[in-house]
Amino acid sequence: MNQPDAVVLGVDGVDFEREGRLLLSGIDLTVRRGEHWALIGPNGAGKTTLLNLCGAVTHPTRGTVHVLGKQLGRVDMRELRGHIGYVNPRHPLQSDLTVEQIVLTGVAGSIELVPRWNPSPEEHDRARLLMKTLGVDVPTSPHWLTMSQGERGRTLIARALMHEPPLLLLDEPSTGLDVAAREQLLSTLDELRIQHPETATVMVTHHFEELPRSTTHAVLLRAGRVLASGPVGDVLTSKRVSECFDHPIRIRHRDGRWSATA
Ligand SMILES: Nc1ncnc2c1ncn2[C@@H]1O[C@H](COP(=O)(O)OP(=O)(O)OP(=O)(O)O)[C@@H](O)[C@H]1O
Repeated sequence: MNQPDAVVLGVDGVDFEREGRLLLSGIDLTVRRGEHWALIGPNGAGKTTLLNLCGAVTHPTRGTVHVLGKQLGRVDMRELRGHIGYVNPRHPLQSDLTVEQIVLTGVAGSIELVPRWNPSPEEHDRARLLMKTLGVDVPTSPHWLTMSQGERGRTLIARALMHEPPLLLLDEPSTGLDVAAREQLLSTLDELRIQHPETATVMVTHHFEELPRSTTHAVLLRAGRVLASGPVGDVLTSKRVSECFDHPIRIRHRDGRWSATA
C-alpha cells in the first residue's frame, strides 16, 4: 500500500446471488488511491449491491473482493468496516441525536452512541471542524428526527470522515438537496479531495449533473454487468450511456461538469 498506484479496492470476477437471482455477474473493478469513481446505471442495475460489497457489508457469491488489502471472507468484516467511510442514505439511526453526536459516532463506526464512551477533546475538535467544512455547524443544531434530508446527508459525510478513511463510499449523496445545497456539496467534495489526495471514493449517482469536477473514473452498470469502465472521459460518452440506459441520451462535458439530455 506504499506505492502511489496502490490498489484500495479490487473486485475480481464477482457474482452475487440472492433468492435465486443473479444480481451481479462477472464484475471486475480496480480502484486505486486518489481515484474518484462514479458508479452509474439504471434503477435496479445493481449499484447499491456493488457498493455494499465494496463497503464490506456483504460477501460475493463467487469471485474475490479485496478492500484495503484484505480479502472479504478472510477478515473480520466489522473491523474492516471501521476503516471505510460509507455514506448510506438509509442510515438506520433510531435515537434523536444531535449533529455533533452523530458525527462522533464515526469514531467507532457505530450507528448509535457507544454507551459509557467519552470523546477526547481532539475528537470533539475534529467533529466540529468537519461540521464546519460540511456546513452543519449551525448554532441551533437540529436533531436527527427533525433534520432535513440535506442536513442528514451532510452530517453523514462529516461522520464518515471522522477517521480519515482511505476509502469513502457515497450512495447518492445529493438526493433531496436543493440546487444551491447540491452545488455546495459538490464543491465540498472537490475541496476534500484536494485536502486528502490519497483518499479514494466511489459515488453512486443517478444524475450526471451531480458528478463532482474531481471525478476521475466511471463505471456503467447495466442489469448486473459492467458495460464500460475506465477514465471518466472514455466511459461517459453519448453512445455508451445511451446503451446503458437503453434510451438515446446526449452527454455533455463543459467546464468540468457533466450533463445529460434525452
Ligand atoms: N437482498 C435482496 N434479495 C433479492 N433481491 C435483491 C436484494 N437486494 C437487492 N435486490 C434486487 O437487486 C436488484 C439490484 O438492486 P440495487 O439496489 O443494487 O440496484 P440499484 O442499481 O442501486 O437501483 P436504484 O437505482 O433503483 O437504487 C434489484 O432488482 C433489487 O430488487
